[in-house]
Amino acid sequence: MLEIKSLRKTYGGQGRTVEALRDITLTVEDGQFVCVVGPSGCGKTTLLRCLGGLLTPTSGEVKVAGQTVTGPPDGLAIVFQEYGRSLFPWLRVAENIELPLKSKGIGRAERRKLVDESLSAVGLGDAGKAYPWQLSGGMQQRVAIARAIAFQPKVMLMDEPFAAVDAQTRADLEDLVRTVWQRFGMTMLFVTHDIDEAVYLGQRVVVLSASPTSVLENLDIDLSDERDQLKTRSEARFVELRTHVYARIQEAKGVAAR
Ligand SMILES: Nc1ncnc2c1ncn2[C@@H]1O[C@H](COP(=O)(O)OP(=O)(O)OP(=O)(O)O)[C@@H](O)[C@H]1O
Repeated sequence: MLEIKSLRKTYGGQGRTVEALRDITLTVEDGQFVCVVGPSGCGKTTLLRCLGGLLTPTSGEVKVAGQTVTGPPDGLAIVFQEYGRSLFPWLRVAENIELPLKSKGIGRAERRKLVDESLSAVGLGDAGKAYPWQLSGGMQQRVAIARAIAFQPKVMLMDEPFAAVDAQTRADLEDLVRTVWQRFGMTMLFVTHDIDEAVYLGQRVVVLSASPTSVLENLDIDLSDERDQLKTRSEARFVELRTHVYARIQEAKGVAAR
């Protein structure tokens, strides 16, 4: 379970103070798929970094599996937007996936098994010997997802992971993430600026306000668990939900008030 209580994060230094998060309170139950959307610059990445133990909150509390986060928590994996910078170009795909497993102290035979399983889970069963730069952008992001899966995380954080891939690849990767989540049952927190993507993927969508940032809405996505790019997106309820989220974000940006 993820528990965020009255989280505030202020960046300081060089005479400039930025209050990225004012007051965030949010709980994600074990095994839930929650998407976070909000206006640009409202602190979505900052929120994920606090959860991942990469940033220290200014005040408030962040807990993963009952433990207060003070550094990267056990059993938590993050997939970033910039796959090009998160994979090591001098290591083959299989070696990239294996590296965090080595630091976890997993033996060689088990590592090999996890690498093979995770690559086939993302449809890249034959790419282990390639170098990342020999693969397309979408394939590299699949490798980043495979690396996260191989780590067998209980919690997976994804920070706009498909922002840099083309629309068709993006749809494939969205379905891949749903499949992986259903198969492995991890808790998923997925940050995106794409409202349709958030409603399509999540069981819940958390809408953040513009800065000073707080939670504007925590919306239950009452669509069937079986999502389909064509069918789901054309359902009346999907359209209602995405229109509602869009309106809330416009409101958050102050457009509705103008
Ligand atoms: N290291 C930093 N130092 C100072 N200010 C920062 C730092 N990182 C982020 N900020 C500021 O904090 C605020 C929130 O940034 P953050 O990247 O978390 O927002 P975001 O919602 O993820 O943005 P986007 O939707 O544009 O990706 C912004 O005003 C940003 O300029």
